[in-house]
Amino acid sequence: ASEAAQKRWTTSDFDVGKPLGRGKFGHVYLAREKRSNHIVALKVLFKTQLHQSQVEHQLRREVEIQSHLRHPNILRLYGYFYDQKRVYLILEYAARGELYKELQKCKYFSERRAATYVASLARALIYCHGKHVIHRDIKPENLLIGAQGELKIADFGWSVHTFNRRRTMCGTLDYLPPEMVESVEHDASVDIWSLGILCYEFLYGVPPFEAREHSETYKRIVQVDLKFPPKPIVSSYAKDLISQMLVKESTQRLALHKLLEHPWIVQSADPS
Ligand SMILES: COc1ccc(C(=O)Nc2ccccc2)cc1NC(=O)CCSc1ncnc(N)c1Br
Repeated sequence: ASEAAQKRWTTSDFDVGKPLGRGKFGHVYLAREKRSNHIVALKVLFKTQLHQSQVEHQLRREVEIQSHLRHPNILRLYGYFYDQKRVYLILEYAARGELYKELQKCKYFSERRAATYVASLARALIYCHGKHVIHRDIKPENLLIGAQGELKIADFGWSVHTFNRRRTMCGTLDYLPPEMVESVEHDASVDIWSLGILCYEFLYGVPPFEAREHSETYKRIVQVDLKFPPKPIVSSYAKDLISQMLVKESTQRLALHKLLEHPWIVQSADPS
């Protein structure tokens, strides 16, 4: 394993800089490892909060999973350490920050940018599924942008290494597929559904089943009440791809490797 994986790190190994963001369990800071001058993101989690939310085991599992994942579109977890009160995660720093802020700023993305992001996420998910890791929780809040504009899945702690796993209903329902809102068994095809939701949101600026009330969103998801607004104008290839991913029967969803051969992706995505 690399030196980073074995060394016992402490806070004195880092110059800690500006805060990058605030997650549910703690703050993230820009930091520089003193010996190598390597810039990282240092996530500080409070043990009391982890304990109260009973997620220590989940964190241990996540650290274990992430230590085996190496993919250009998955944010690296280089290592971790802890002191009396806190757990520190040493993360890859994504130089162009949070995708959802970019989406808010541009309202929606061009087809080329959306297709490029969808293709890179599909490749990252193919890689994860190959390692029996599912549900990398790919909503915009969990996506970052690297120095070259490439997308990075930065899990905020809800991915696990099993199938038929339970997932607490945290945050928005928008991304959950029918089988999850109906809390039946689910498998890697949940990620295809979420990627379809994400693709729609990249192109229209809002997720497809958004509604004022949770109960309304729930109904629209299980009915797959998919509508394409007249504005912004979106190609029929893009709509065709989304329609093949947002299918209620999980076995009928377009497979990720088929997605990469879809004309919209082939025609619109930047070659990786
Ligand atoms: C591999 O990325 C992670 C892996 C694990 C966890 C995590 O908290 N797991 C966890 C926490 C509690 C319980 C169970 C699991 C979190 C992340 N990632 C993050 O939190 C992203 C921090 S924000 C940021 N990061 C880099 N560059 C930027 N420009 C920014 Br802004």
